[in-house]
Amino acid sequence: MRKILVALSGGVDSAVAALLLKEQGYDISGAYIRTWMNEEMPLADCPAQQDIEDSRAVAEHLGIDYEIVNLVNEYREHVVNYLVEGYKEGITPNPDIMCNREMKFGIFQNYALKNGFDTIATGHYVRSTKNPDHSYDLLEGLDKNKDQTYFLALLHQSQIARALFPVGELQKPEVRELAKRHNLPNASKKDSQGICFLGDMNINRFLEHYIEDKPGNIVNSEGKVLGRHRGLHRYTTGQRRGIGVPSNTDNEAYVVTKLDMERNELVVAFDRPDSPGLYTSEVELYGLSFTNRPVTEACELLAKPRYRDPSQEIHYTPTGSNTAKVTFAEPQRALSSGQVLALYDGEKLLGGGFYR
Ligand SMILES: Nc1ncnc2c1ncn2[C@@H]1O[C@H](COP(=O)(O)OP(=O)(O)OP(=O)(O)O)[C@@H](O)[C@H]1O
Repeated sequence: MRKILVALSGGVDSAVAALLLKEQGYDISGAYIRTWMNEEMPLADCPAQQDIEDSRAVAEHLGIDYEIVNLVNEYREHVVNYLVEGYKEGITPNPDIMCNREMKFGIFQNYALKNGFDTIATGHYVRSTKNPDHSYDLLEGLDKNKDQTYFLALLHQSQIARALFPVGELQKPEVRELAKRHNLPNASKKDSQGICFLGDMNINRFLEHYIEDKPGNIVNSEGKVLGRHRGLHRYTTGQRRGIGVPSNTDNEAYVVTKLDMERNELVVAFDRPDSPGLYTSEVELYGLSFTNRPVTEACELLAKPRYRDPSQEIHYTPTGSNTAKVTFAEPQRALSSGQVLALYDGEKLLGGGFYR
């Protein structure tokens, strides 16, 4: 019989994932992943202790083994460093995507395999299908509102082949209903922030601990100085709030269009479709990775520029082994370097890459 280690966050989705696998007769255990963030971060109002108690209570209720897997150091190395270094370089990192590839489906999955498990399971809203050639594909979760394929865009085939996603076939209300019907102790718990978030802490407050402020000018696209900024790491392309430059007399707000690292300047423009640098039709991708076979020919695909964005039609042209050029049918607002474009064929996730 297959032995499965279920990643239990303390939230409802992973609890129901465990419940479903247990009902299907698998030999399962539960594990909570302890990360640096929820241990050492003095600023965060972090619910880690509660999550540990909740995940333990779920395991007890289901009558399965439970352990806490301590990945504090690995989290600091793979996720926190990536986050801090990314902001220092002027890109907008995506810690959730990195956390999935490096932590949950990296170190945690390896830990499970080494300890006699055949596969891991999580409460992600995605579906995995096996192809006739025995490879696996990831499809969007049936609940389109909860679909989390975007966050798994950089997983490799071997990681997907050893993972199960039992709630991907369900709608969120059905998951809650199942949790209530089976009296899971966390049935009414509100959706968790999981392993990869900073709790209620503001990202700027977090970064203040790692990156020194380096004030510079705020300029428009003609180079006219409009004000001062405290440090470019505090801003993201597309940001409107907290720029600190008053609107013009027509109450038009400013939006960040570029972080100019060389000149240490924050470039802003009025939030209009024709403002230079705000909308883009063409991007270059680097660090491309594919969930199954790589896309090696130019073709039309769908892509999600951000987690909550609707799918966009793109023309995709490979330019190297892990680089490509992408042309959007509709211009996209405020894409930031370092963010991830997830590639799809219909509802099948193909992979993803970073905006240059
Ligand atoms: N600290 C953790 N320990 C173990 N597994 C975790 C942890 N955080 C997240 N996971 C796993 O990753 C999945 C997706 O995490 P995410 O943070 O997106 O939470 P979610 O979709 O709200 O799910 P849940 O309701 O289970 O928390 C979870 O369902 C769980 O399987």
